[in-house]
Amino acid sequence: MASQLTHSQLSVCNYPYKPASTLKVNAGPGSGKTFTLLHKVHKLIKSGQVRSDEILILSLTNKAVDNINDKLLGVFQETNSDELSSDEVREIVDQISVFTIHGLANKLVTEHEGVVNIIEDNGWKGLLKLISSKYWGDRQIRAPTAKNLEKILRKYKSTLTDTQDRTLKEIVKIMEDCKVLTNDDLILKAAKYLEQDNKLMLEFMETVKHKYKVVLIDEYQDLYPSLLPVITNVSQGKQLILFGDTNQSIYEFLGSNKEVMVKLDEINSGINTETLHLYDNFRSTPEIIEAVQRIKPHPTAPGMHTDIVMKQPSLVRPIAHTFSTDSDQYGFLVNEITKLVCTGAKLSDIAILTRTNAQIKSISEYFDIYQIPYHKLTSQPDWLLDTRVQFIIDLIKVIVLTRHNNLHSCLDPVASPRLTDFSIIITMSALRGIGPKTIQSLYSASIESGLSLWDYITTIDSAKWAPGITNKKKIVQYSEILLPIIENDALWNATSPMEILEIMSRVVVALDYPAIEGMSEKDSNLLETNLQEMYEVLSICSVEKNPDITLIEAFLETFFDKSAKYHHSKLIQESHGAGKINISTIHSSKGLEFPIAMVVCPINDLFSIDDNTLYVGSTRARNLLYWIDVRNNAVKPREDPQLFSNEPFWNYYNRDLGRPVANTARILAGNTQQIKSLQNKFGLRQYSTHTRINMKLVRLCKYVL
Ligand SMILES: Nc1ncnc2c1ncn2[C@@H]1O[C@H](COP(=O)(O)OP(=O)(O)OP(=O)(O)O)[C@@H](O)[C@H]1O
Repeated sequence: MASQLTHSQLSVCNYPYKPASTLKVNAGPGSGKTFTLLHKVHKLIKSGQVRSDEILILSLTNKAVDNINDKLLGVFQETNSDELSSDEVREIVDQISVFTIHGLANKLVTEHEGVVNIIEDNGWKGLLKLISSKYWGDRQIRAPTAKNLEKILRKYKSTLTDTQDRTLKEIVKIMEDCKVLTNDDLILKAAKYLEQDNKLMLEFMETVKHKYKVVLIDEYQDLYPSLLPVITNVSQGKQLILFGDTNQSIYEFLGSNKEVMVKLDEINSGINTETLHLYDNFRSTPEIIEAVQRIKPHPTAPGMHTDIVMKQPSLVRPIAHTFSTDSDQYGFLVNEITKLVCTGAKLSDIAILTRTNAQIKSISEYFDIYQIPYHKLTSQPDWLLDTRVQFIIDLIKVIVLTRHNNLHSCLDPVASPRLTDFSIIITMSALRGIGPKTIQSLYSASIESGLSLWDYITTIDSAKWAPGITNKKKIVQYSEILLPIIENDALWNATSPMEILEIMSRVVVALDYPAIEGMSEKDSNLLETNLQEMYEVLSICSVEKNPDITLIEAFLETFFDKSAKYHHSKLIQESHGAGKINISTIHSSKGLEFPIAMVVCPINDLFSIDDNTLYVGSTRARNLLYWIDVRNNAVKPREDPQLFSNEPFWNYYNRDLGRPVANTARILAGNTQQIKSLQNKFGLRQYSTHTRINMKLVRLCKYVL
């Protein structure tokens, strides 16, 4: 049955289209901001005020974009009273543009400059190798990390005060030469193109500047100042519709959201600006809402009450526990998951929401022991975070770009032979025996000789290389292994993903890459899984690629986008059946909802969790909320010993999720026995005992599911 819009949601949907105006929609969590945004888009198109290709929806994270894409079609199908065929409905929806702000910036920049590289972890580590230990010593940094470099470079770029800093100047130069950008660079570049007053505009630029009439931004409270150059340029002259909740602002460390909102108000000079509110809560039980209101009350407009529409009481309040050791905490999670699953919850109903990425790693390792299926809702698919896979991709960059330079340098005057320098630095510095001093000397020598790194090592006899370059044999070997791959057609003309993986595996082995030696069984299984994902993405590229380019070129140009799509469709497939537990940082769970949310903080956390982050995590829960080791004044320890025998609650739970309630009584009658036998079998009853059992033997899920 189609959902009915509430009175306040209808006011937003019926608000007329006015060019050069701003509509701000403020609302609490679960009030239907995203839901209303989708219906607003439908209304704009259905009423004929704008066409679907004149609408741009922006959000901050890939997950939020996926969420919008998933639900748009549903809303259009549900409200299709015009007898349009499903193909016609899909065609309308496909024309609506949905991007992350960085995704939009990327599209604008690549339209002008071709493929650019957004710097990743391996990239920062490679750049670190170019910096002498004296440089860090002078700044009293003993063990410099990629994060240090990122921070220092951001400061250098934003102030440019330290212009005497030759080292950073060189780093910036190499990044420019190799088209390596940070996310901030990407935004600034995109804004620069938008500011240009070109008569002859490229297609996407023309669309952004002149075709879009309405720009909708979800989660406006998360916009931070460095995004402003793109947002302000994109929104000029259009109707800007912003949805947000100031209580959920958790990116203040990136700069003030208030400053952004002042600037956004200025776009339409404050005259054509209106604010509306949504006063409902469709997501959480009244008990959860009451508890999170103690963390942060909803902001209200004068004369209005909050939450006009609410779910019925569930009579179950949030549960809060604290533990004194990690293993107690993890043991509790496994124990509780066992009980929940025995009582009819699916694994995919449950979300473990952490403060840090380190917690995700340790909790997931613990779940591995019990073979509990889970997936991590990270911002990037796991395979792309594997440094060994990143190494292979960087090698592909060296090969493809060098071949491209060799073929096209005389035809293409802007082709930069230095484009490969960056990937060469990263890949070489990951090899045994090539230390930072050698990399620094090699790079300086190539600059002085006016040659790219590749040309330096392949055209100058190693006996004549500059002093300071040691282990020349290894460098010569590097070029000798790559050269035939660049010059022969095997990789270039490969049409099957397996051919590509086989060739690259041979290269990696020949290079004697230390990260694949002496791997533990777990590590090598992980590499196998990640290579399997790379294979899947290569397969998608081979089906969808433009026929004018080769598979390896198509992979290099599109693996990032294709990988995000593949990752998303895999998550959807995995959510069928019993599914998998969701593990996410609170930051990555924004905009999502789960029947059961467990907010888990690290034991002995130095800093207690801030109110906004706790608020965001807690408001992801629909029916059941756990606070584990959450140190916050609004949270008091609370158990619920009756939870797993509370039939009215489990009926409520199943009804809320549209599941049959007929079996609840039968499941509850048997669950105590099932829970007990599992607890005995696996030593789960006492939170501190199970570290003693042989965990490798435990296959918990096999017994539960
Ligand atoms: N009018 C409605 N009728 C039925 N369900 C609704 C209605 N409006 C919203 N919902 C449902 O309420 C839930 C919360 O909606 P939504 O995710 O849009 O909230 P939100 O305000 O964006 O939340 P948050 O800011 O916390 O991410 C969703 O499951 C949505 O489908």
